[in-house]
This record gives sequence, C-alpha cells and structure tokens, in this order.
Amino acid sequence: MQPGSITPSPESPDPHSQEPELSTALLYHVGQKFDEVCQLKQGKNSNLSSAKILEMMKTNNLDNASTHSLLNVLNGILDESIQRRNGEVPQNIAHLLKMIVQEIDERISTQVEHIKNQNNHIKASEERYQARTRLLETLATGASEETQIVMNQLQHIKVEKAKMQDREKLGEQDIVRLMKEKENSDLAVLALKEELDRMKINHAENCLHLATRANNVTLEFEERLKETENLLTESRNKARELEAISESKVHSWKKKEHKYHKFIGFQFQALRELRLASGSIKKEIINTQRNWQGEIKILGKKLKGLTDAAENYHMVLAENRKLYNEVQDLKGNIRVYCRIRPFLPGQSEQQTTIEYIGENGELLVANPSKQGKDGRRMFKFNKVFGPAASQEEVFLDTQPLIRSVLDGYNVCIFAYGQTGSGKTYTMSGPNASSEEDWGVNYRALNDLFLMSRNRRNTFMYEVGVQMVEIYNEQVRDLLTNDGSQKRLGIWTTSQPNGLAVPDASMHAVKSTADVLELMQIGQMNRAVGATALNERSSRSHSVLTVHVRGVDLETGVTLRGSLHLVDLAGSERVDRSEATGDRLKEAQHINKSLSALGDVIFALAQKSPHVPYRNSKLTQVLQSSLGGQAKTLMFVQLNPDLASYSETVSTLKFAERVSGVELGAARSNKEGKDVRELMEQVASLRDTITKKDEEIERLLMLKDLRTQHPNLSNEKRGRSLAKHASSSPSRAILGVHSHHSRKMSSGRSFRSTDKAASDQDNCSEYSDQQSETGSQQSLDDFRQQKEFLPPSKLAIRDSSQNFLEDAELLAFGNGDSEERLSDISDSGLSMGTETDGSMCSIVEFTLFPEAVKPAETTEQMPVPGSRIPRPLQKHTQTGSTHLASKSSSKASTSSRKSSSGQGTGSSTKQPKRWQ
Ligand SMILES: Nc1ncnc2c1ncn2[C@@H]1O[C@H](COP(=O)(O)OP(=O)(O)OP(=O)(O)O)[C@@H](O)[C@H]1O
Repeated sequence: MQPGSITPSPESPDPHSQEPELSTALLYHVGQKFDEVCQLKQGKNSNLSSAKILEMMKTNNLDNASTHSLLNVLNGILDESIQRRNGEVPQNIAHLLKMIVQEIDERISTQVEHIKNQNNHIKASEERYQARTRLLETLATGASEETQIVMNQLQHIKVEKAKMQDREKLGEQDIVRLMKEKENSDLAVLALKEELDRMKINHAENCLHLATRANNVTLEFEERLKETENLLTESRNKARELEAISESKVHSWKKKEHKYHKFIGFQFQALRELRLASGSIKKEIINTQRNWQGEIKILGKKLKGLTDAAENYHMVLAENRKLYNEVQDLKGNIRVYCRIRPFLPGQSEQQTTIEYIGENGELLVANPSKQGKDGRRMFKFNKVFGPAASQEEVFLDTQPLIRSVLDGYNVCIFAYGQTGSGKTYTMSGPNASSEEDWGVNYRALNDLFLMSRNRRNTFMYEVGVQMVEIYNEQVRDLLTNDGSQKRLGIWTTSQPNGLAVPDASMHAVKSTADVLELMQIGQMNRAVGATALNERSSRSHSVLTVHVRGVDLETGVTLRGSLHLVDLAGSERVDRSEATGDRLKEAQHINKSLSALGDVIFALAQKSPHVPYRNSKLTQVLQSSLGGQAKTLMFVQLNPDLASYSETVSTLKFAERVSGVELGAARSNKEGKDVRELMEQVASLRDTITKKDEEIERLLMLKDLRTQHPNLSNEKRGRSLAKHASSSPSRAILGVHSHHSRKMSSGRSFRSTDKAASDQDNCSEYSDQQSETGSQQSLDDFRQQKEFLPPSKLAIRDSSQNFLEDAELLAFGNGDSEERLSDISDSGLSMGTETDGSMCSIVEFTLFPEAVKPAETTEQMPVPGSRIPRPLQKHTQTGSTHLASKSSSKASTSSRKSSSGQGTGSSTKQPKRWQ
C-alpha cells in the first residue's frame, strides 16, 4: 500500500457538529499524523468547524493523509452538513470536499494506473510464464490450472476495474452514489489487493517451485546429456575399434584371397600335370594288362601243373608214410632202450654197478665183489640213457614211434624193470603238474594232439583212451567212476581197432588236459587198489591204451592206430625168495606174464609163425600192438645200486633176449641159449597147429552132421560128436573155445545194457576164475610137461575135460557166436594161439560210431563163428588188420607145413577148402 492511500472508514465524523474541536485537533495534529486527526475528529473533536478543518487541510499537505482518513473526514463533513444546515453545504466545506474528492480521484487514478501497470506487468509475467509453462507443461501440469485461475481473476479484476471506472464517472455526477460506489470499490480494491497479494505470494511460490523444477529438470537434462555424450564417445570408440578390426580383417582376407589365387593356380598346374600323368598311366595300364593277360595264361598253365601235383599229393603222402614205416622197419620193429635211474637221496653212489655207457647203446655192468670175467657183463641195446638223462631226451627218441600211430600203426611202449627202478618215472613222471617232469605217457599224447592239429587240413583225428590194470591175471578198468572191481574179458583175436578189452570204458579226449585228468583218475583207482592189496601198484601192470582214428579228408580213407603205454609190474624174482601166500601168487603171475611177454616179443623178433599171445592177460591185451607192423619199444629200467646187481643182470638178460635177435649184435654170443628157447617155441607151435587142425576137423564134422541129419536134435548131435570125440582123442579138443561164447551184435556199444553188462560180468568173472586156475595150472604144467609130453598130448589133455559141455553147447548152435573172449578159452590154455584175423571186423570201434566201415575191412568179414584161417586178403592200413592177416597167413602156412612135416593124425584130414 502506498503511503497516504485512502483507507475508507464506515463511520465518518460530522465535520459541522464537531467543528471547534475538529479544528483544534486538526491544528494540533497537522504536520504530525493526519490519521490521528481524523480519529480525533470522529470521536472527541466532533465539534471542529469545517473552516478550521479546511484551513488545517490547507496548511497541512493532504498528500500525507490516508485515503481512509480523507473519506472519514469527507463523511464527517457531509454528515455535519446534513444535520446542521439542512442539506446546505458551506463554501469552504464544499471546497474541502472538492479537494478531498480530487485527492481521492487522483489517488484512485493513481491506483488504477498502478493496477494497470501491475496488470501489464502481470500480463507480461503471465505471458512469460505461459511461455515457460508451455515449455514445461509436461512437468508442471498443475501450474496451468493455477494460471487459468489467475487469468480468470485477472479478468475479473479487469471487469471490476471497468466498473470502478464507470463508478468514478458516475461519482462525479452523484457524490453519494459515488461515495458508496467508492466504498464498495475500496472494499473490492482491498479484497483485490489481498487477493493480489495472495496471488503474488502463490505466484512467487509457483515461480520458485517452477524454477526449482526447471533447475532440476535442467540438471537432469544436463546429466542425461553428459551420459549421452559419454555413450556417444564410447560408441565412437567402438566404431573406431570396429573399423580397425574390419580393416585388419579385410587385410587378412585380401591376403588369403591372394593365397587362394596362388593355390588355385598351383592346383590348376598340378591338374594339368595329373592329366598328363593319368594319360601316361592309362597307357601303362593297358600295357600292364596286356602283360598280365600273358602272365595269367602262363600262370594258368602252371596252376594246372600244380593242380595235377596236388592231386598226387595224397599219393605222395601215402608214399611218405610207407617210406617212413619202411625206415622204422629198417630200424627194427622192436626196440629196446635202457634207462638207468640216478641214486636216490640216501643211497651210496660208490656202490654203482654201471661201469660204462657207450654212445651206441653199449652198457657194461660190473659187480665189484666178483673178479674177472664173471664180475663184468657187456650188453648192447638200441640206446642207453644214463642217470642224467632228462625226460625230454628220453621222449625225443620215442617220438617217431608215436607219430606212426597217426599213420594207422599200432605201437606198444612198455617199461620193464625191478621195483623202484624208475618204470613209473619214465612212463608217467614223478609229477603230472610239472610239464618238465612229464613222462612218456603225457608227452606222447601231447605230441599226438599236436600232430593231429598240424594235420588238420588233411586229416580229421579222433582220440579215445582206455586204462586198465592187470593184477593176478585179472583185468580191471581204472577209469570207472563206480569204483567197481569188475573183472573184464579180453578178445581172443587181434581187433582192427586195437580194442582188446571191450568192456573197459573208453573216453574221448580232445586235449592233453583231458588225458591228464583221466590219468589222474586212473592213478587214483590204482592207488585205491594198492591200499587194499598191499603195494599193488608194484605188483600189477598198468596199461594205458590210446585209440586213434583218422579220416583222410581228401580220400575218405580211415586210418586206425593204437598206442599201448604199459607200466609193468616189478620184475624182481620173488619166486626165488621165500615168498609165500599172496606174495608168491603175485610173483608167479608177474613172472608168468613177463615171461609170456618175452616169449611174444621173441617170437615176433624171430618172425615166428606162431606168437603165443594167449599165455597171459598182458600179451592178450597188447596183442594188437605187438607183432605184425606194430612197433614195440621197451624201456629197460635199471637200479644202479650194487645190492640190485643180480636183478639188474637178470633184467638186462631179459632185455637182451628181446632185442638181441632182432638186432643181431648179441645173437652170436647167445646162440646156444637162443636155440634152446627156439626149440621150446617150436614145440609150443606144434601144439597150436595140432589144436587148430583138430578144431577144423570138428567143425567140418559138425557141418557134415548138420547136412546129413538136418532133423537131428542138438542134444543128439552133441552126443554123436562126443562119441566121435571119445573115439578119437585128437578130436576131443574141438569145442574147447565155444562153451563161453556169447552172442553180441556187431555194432554194439562198449557200454551194453545193464543185463548185457551183468551177463558179461558173470562171463568175465567166470572166465577169470577159470583163467586164474587154468593159467596158473597151465604155466606149471607147461613147464613140467613140455619136457616129457608130446605137445599134441598136452593140448589134448588140457582140453578134454570140458569136451562134453563144449560139445553140448555147440550142438545148441552157439558155434554161430560172433565173438569170443579170450578168457573163455583159458580153461583150455595152450601156449599157442592163432593170430587169426577172422574176427577183426565184428566189433566196431564205438568211440567213432559214425564211422563207415571201409570196404577193405568188410572184405575181411569172416563167416560168423568160423575160426578157419582165411587166405591173406586185401586189407586196410590198420595196424591190427595187418597183424591179423599177416599172422593168420603165417599160421596157415605153418599149419600146412606142420601138418605135412609132423605127420599128425589130423593132418591127413585137411579139408579141401583149407588146401
Ligand atoms: N630218472 C630218474 N630221475 C630221478 N628220480 C628217479 C628216476 N627214476 C626213478 N626215480 C625215482 O625213483 C623212485 C622209484 O621210481 P618209480 O616209482 O618210478 O619206480 P618203479 O619201477 O615204477 O617202481 P614200482 O615197480 O614199485 O612201481 C621214485 O622216487 C622216483 O622218483
């Protein structure tokens, strides 16, 4: 508010009634405070005269009084005038009033002007703010509304102002109305002022707020701007980096492109060269093809030659085998190797009997206790192995024989010597688990498997194993699991498959491991026997038989070979000692069998027509592998101890006997003795021939009887035969071999049905009993009687006991029996038996059941039951068959010779067929 501005007062003092007082007060206060004067006028100095007030107002500057005071004064004057003078206004008062009104007008106009200025200023501000508001309208939403209100108010003020102006004009004409209007306008102005102040304050606040916000926004914008600038800088840097990278890449790509261009150029160059090369290669290929065609034609011709050669290959192989066999033959089919075992721990090496071992099989034994010639003896064998010889060295000299088995030959290897001389060591070895210690048995089988594997492209081999023990002339299977002590029968004749003990279990083996396992079982079974029968292993023969069948894959020809590996019982001469009872019996059996073995080997070495196989179980079992084209090797085992000197000499003599004749070296020295033994053999041979002739005669008679009296009963036929036999002692031998004959189907298995097995057992047992007594008796008888009785009588006497029974059985047709077991005929033991091949094909080797019997073998099929020797026929390469045929041929020849030479009664009755 301007100083001296009008402040209207509702209560104006009456200037006329209060004139003296008013004048006094005005005077008193003029120059000091006009407002106070007015107040005095209104209250206490209401009687102040107008003149005085006028004068006071003249003297005092109205400019210093407030508008309100002036209006109060004006109102007071007017009121006083109305009350005192009845509406007449004195001159001075009117003048005063005029002055006051003028003053008020001036002031109002000043105010209006001021307001206008303010309005203009506000408008300008408003416009400025509006501009700013428009700029910041997004930020200041509320500000626009306030501005609108302000605008409205301003508008209203304008209207009011116009009204005021109108009122001012009207006020000139009508003071009262003007005063009122002035009063209203004052009020309005006041309100407006207040409003304006408020607005100003609000506006200032708004402005401040807006400015603050504007600052904030500006700051924010600046920050954002800075950020944007940073981002821009960064992106520029990145862009620069990218540009640098792209530039380097472009550079490298350009380099690569350059390289590729160079490479492609090089490739093109190479391609051109390759094209040239391929052209020249094509030309070369065409040339080569031409050359090849030429070469292929030549090759074709050569191939044809090779095919022809291959076709002959098997012939060459066969030839090879033949030659090999011939070489073996040249070496001698019976070989004797001597082996001296080392001293055992605890034995004194000073006391040795071995004085010299030559490289060519010479052996000098000496008895230090005897002087001169008697104290030394020289022997010669195929080979002598000293105490240091290893198992392998021993086997190396044995190997060629074993390989013959694969070529279809039968081989027999046995160890002979006194107890403890190393027979088992040589044959089996001390320890089966150590390959180095393996004896001949394991090594032989190992070698067989090795060879069969090597030949697998030309031959297919099958191998079967049997293992039996011969104790007191009883044969027992060592490979049964049932632990039975069953006695087994033996074929009387040599079988083509080398199978002599059909009831012994046969085990197919495919590897050495299988053999090891089986032999362990065998050793265990033998050990069981040993516990029960007191050192039985030393007193029994163990025979391991390996059967081999090979089929030639090219020709289909079957070869059969068998290998007997025999660990003989101790050969010490217990009979000379004072042994009695079981010991004596054992010793006698051992002596008998060893003596029989010697006889057989001797006979074979002598190429004797008769080989006394049937003199012992041992020789019967080994029959197929002794003689003929079979190869025999004997290990003579020696104990170097001085205490064993006499046994050593005895053993060596036996060995010498076996080997000497064949080798010839020692023959001249032993001629006298050999001749004597030969004579014995001849005697035995005569017996056999006689027996055979008589049997033939008997069979012929039987046949005649059948033809002449077909309706005659078997019983009667038997009686008739018996009568005939009693009338002719020489005929009594007939039928001896028949009473135990049994019928067996030709293809039966070794393991027959239970019934058959039990039958066979009975048969075997019975025969063994017979054999035991018979053979023992015969051994003694033979030794005693052969010196006194003619051989034919000996045979007749032995056989006649069983004649009646035999004749009866024969009469019942058992003469048709397809097989005969040797023990059946033991009751009629004679020192000779024919090695007749007539039965050879009856029992098929069932280990190889699929085998087709070769045509050659079937050609040998005899008339069932016939024991008539056949002329030599074509046969297979089977060792046994060779043996059988050869023997039978020899037998028949000798038979003819003896029958004519000896002039026995029966010889005159030779059947025509036989001749
Ligand atoms: N060449 C050898 N080297 C080392 N030791 C041996 C040799 N030969 C035999 N022996 C040993 O001699 C002992 C008797 O040998 P072995 O049992 O083989 O004799 P044997 O003739 O089989 O006796 P038996 O007739 O009682 O069966 C054994 O202890 C054996 O190991």
